Amino acid sequence: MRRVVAQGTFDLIHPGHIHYLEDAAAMGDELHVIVARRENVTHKEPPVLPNRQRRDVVAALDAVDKARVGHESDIFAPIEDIDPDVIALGFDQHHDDDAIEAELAERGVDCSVERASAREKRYDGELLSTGTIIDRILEQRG
Ligand SMILES: Cc1cc2nc3c(=O)[nH]c(=O)nc-3n(C[C@H](O)[C@H](O)[C@H](O)COP(=O)(O)O)c2cc1C
Ligand SMILES: Nc1ncnc2c1ncn2[C@@H]1O[C@H](COP(=O)(O)OP(=O)(O)OP(=O)(O)O)[C@@H](O)[C@H]1O
Repeated sequence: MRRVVAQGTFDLIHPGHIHYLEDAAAMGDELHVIVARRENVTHKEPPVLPNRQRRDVVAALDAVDKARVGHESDIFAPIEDIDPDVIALGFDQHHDDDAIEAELAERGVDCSVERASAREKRYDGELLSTGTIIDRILEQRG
């Protein structure tokens, strides 16, 4: 049983998220998803939807076996608990692959770090990021 971990904010689900999670699921047999806590999303606008709602929507997706809200302060605590074979980073995630691998080795987790691919637009007007969906809402309803 190869366990894979994917993670992210997953505010307002769109086809880019589905692509990422399907790509990650294809790297193993069981996909676990860690949903970032609102207070830990500091590199962009924090999510609109609450932690538990984002987790519940992700957990309902076909590609996902289990989803959980992440740890408050130690992002490697859920990883130690899940003990995955692969961590699948998103194509545009700012995390440093080498730094993650070093921390995994330090904690004795035998796990590789891979990058998922990007989904490109399939038709005009397709919105493939939460940020662009929110911009569209503000344009049309703001
Ligand atoms: C291996 C790994 C484990 C993570 N675990 C947690 C966690 O337990 N709690 C949390 O709040 N964020 C966690 N994160 C961080 C969030 O997923 C991070 O904010 C993420 O990059 C969300 O940004 P994005 O949606 O823009 O990709 C983890 C990230 C990585 C790479
Ligand atoms: N178009 C896409 N193709 C492939 N993966 C994607 C795409 N959009 C998002 N992802 C992946 O989904 C995961 C969660 O992303 P996140 O929730 O930050 O979504 P986002 O829509 O990119 O958000 P924002 O617009 O706020 O940056 C990340 O790993 C990210 O790489």
